[in-house]
Formats: sequence, structure tokens, C-alpha cells
Amino acid sequence: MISIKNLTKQYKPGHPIFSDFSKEFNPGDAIGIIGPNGSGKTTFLRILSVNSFPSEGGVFFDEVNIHEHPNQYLKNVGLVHDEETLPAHLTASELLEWILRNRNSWNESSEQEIEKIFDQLSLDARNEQIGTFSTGMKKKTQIAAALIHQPKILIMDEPLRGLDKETRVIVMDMLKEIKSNNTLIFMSSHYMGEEGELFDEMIHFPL
Ligand SMILES: Nc1ncnc2c1ncn2[C@@H]1O[C@H](COP(=O)(O)OP(=O)(O)OP(=O)(O)O)[C@@H](O)[C@H]1O
Repeated sequence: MISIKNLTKQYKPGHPIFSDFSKEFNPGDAIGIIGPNGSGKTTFLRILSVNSFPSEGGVFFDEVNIHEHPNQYLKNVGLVHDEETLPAHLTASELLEWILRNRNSWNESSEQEIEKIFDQLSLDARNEQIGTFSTGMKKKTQIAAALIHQPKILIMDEPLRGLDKETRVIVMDMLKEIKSNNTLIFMSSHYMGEEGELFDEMIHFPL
């Protein structure tokens, strides 16, 4: 489903963050991206989400280079960024509606689906502006936004950071469910907590 071929990334000449990395990933795989601060996890996930470009080599989605042809690929991707970049003036519900409409996925059950995902995450303030949210409430909104369109590929940079224990357990259950529906999951962490039980495989950084 995703093939990484001879991937190299360097910001400064002669100092690659990783080099000549190749690997294949299949639907339903859950991949842990593990390593200390500054080891290249975010750089790797940014390349997978087309927010950064390879220095050499490439990433292929069903044989198509995702950096040369990002549109079809990105329709299949749910993303939780390392930095929160949510629109402050929308409510959380409005954001999810916008995501579904933008993907032509809005239908008669969408409102119910939005209520359901915010119920699961206990985001009571779903109809208030995101700009008024706490860090944890914004993280819940990011996770809901990544999952609402049932992506084939889910890319998450430390999604559990800033969440309380109860919410982390809920999010882990949601990820197990989406994995069982054959979504390929990439998830970074700088230490191995409860997410360890989700992963089929871990890639340890630095590579
Ligand atoms: N845009 C950039 N320009 C130059 N160097 C960068 C850039 N982004 C990241 N780096 C460098 O690349 C290295 C890897 O950074 P990256 O953010 O990928 O690590 P990380 O494993 O995600 O770290 P953390 O756990 O702290 O988030 C670091 O040395 C960082 O300074």
C-alpha cells in the first residue's frame, strides 16, 4: 500500500537525518515511530504527509509517487500534526462538517457521526469556538478531524501528548477499531506508553 524507496532527508549537506531507508507497509498495519527528541520522527511523518519533501528517494502509494501526485493520496489520509493548526473561529462541529463536505462525504448520517465521535471523546464544548479550547480539547478536535472521514492511512505525531489518562484509553480503543477496519496507522512517540499494545511493528529513530 505504501512503499518507501531509498528515502534520504537532509537539511544541511553532509548531515542526513536518515538515509537510503526502504520499507513496505500494508493495510491494517500499526507502526510505532519511536525515538528521542530530535531523532527525526516528525521529519519522517512530515514526508509521509507531504508536508516535507525527500532529499532523495520517494514514497509511493499504490505505486504512485505521493510528492509528484499528492491529491489522490491525501484524500485517503487522516493527519494529527505535531503542531495544532486548527481554525480558531470555527466550532469543532463546524470543522468536522467542513472536512466531510470538502471531501464530498457529507450525507444524512453525518451529523450523527459527528455527535458520536465527540461523545466518544467527551468533547462537550463541540459547539463552541476552537479558539476558546484548552490544549487537550484541541487535541481531541484534531483526533476527531483525522478520524471522521475514515481514512485508509492515519498519520499521527504524538497524538496522546497532552491528553489525560482516561482520554488516552478512549483514543487507544478508537485506534484499535480503525486498525481492525484495515487503516494503516503511523504514530510517533518519544517513549513507549500504552500505545505499545497497538503496534505491529516499531521503527526506532534515529534510523
Ligand atoms: N525545517 C528544518 N530545518 C532544519 N533542520 C530541521 C528542520 N526540521 C527539523 N530539523 C532538524 O532535524 C532533526 C530532527 O528533527 P525532528 O523534529 O524530525 O525530530 P523529532 O524526533 O520529531 O523530535 P521531537 O521528539 O523533539 O519532536 C533535528 O536535529 C532538527 O533540528
